[in-house]
Amino acid sequence: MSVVAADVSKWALRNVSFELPPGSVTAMVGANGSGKSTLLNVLAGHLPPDWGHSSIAGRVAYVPQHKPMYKSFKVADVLQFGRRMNDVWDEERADGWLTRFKVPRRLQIGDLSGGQRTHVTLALALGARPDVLLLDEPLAELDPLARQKVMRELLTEVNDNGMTLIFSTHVVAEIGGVADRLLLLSNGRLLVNGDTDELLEEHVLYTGPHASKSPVEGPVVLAKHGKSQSSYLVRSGGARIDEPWTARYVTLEELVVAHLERAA
Ligand SMILES: Nc1ncnc2c1ncn2[C@@H]1O[C@H](COP(=O)(O)OP(=O)(O)OP(=O)(O)O)[C@@H](O)[C@H]1O
Repeated sequence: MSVVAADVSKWALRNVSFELPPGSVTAMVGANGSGKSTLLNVLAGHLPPDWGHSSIAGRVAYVPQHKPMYKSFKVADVLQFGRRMNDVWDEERADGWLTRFKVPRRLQIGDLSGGQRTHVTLALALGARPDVLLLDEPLAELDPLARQKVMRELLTEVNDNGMTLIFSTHVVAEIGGVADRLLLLSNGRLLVNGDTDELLEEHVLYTGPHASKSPVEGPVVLAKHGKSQSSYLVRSGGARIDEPWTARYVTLEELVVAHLERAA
């Protein structure tokens, strides 16, 4: 069963096709201009695809990268706006978020820090009780501690309410242990789409003597050669190898960087 399904082309996006199960947490990663914001806009229904279609089952909330809000509104006014604009509104949930992140209700949006503005938009989005929450670089303006805390709180929302979360990010080091699915975009194409644990089990880095051919079966993601040594990142499914070759699993960050390097 899927709660999000897409098979779309739009501007730079080319035949991007995937489905996501309910309650999943998906990290959308890709170089600048690879199409992340475009895809989130299409999923949110803000941009019609040039080709294909996308669908989301249930209520959707979307927080764009630039977090558009009236600068003259006070934080409390934004909550009131949320209450009036949404058919379903959970004041406790929105208010609770602002309290947890100590956002002053009396200040105007224009006087808040970038991180505080992020919290207001997240409170507004969560107050609408979305089944699917789309976030475009939600962590960008947050300090390292706040990033961890926001991700923890969002995962609690996913676990407690069955919400499905899709967020774009450039901070790949921070998606390990958070995202259970990865969508990796490059130049508008979907390079990788899968369960993060399965992807990590499939990809193995083999290092050994200089060799012009991969030492194991399977698609080679990236090969690097030094004077006397070669290394191959292969989607080998964990195939074993004899000495003098060594094999190790890679981190999610290494996996992402290798795919992007290959596509560059
Ligand atoms: N209105 C538009 N008309 C045509 N092309 C557009 C339009 N808006 C964006 N694009 C192009 O679509 C491509 C993807 O842009 P998008 O903003 O989706 O990338 P992104 O992955 O979110 O980038 P970043 O990481 O820098 O935020 C870019 O090449 C961009 O120039």
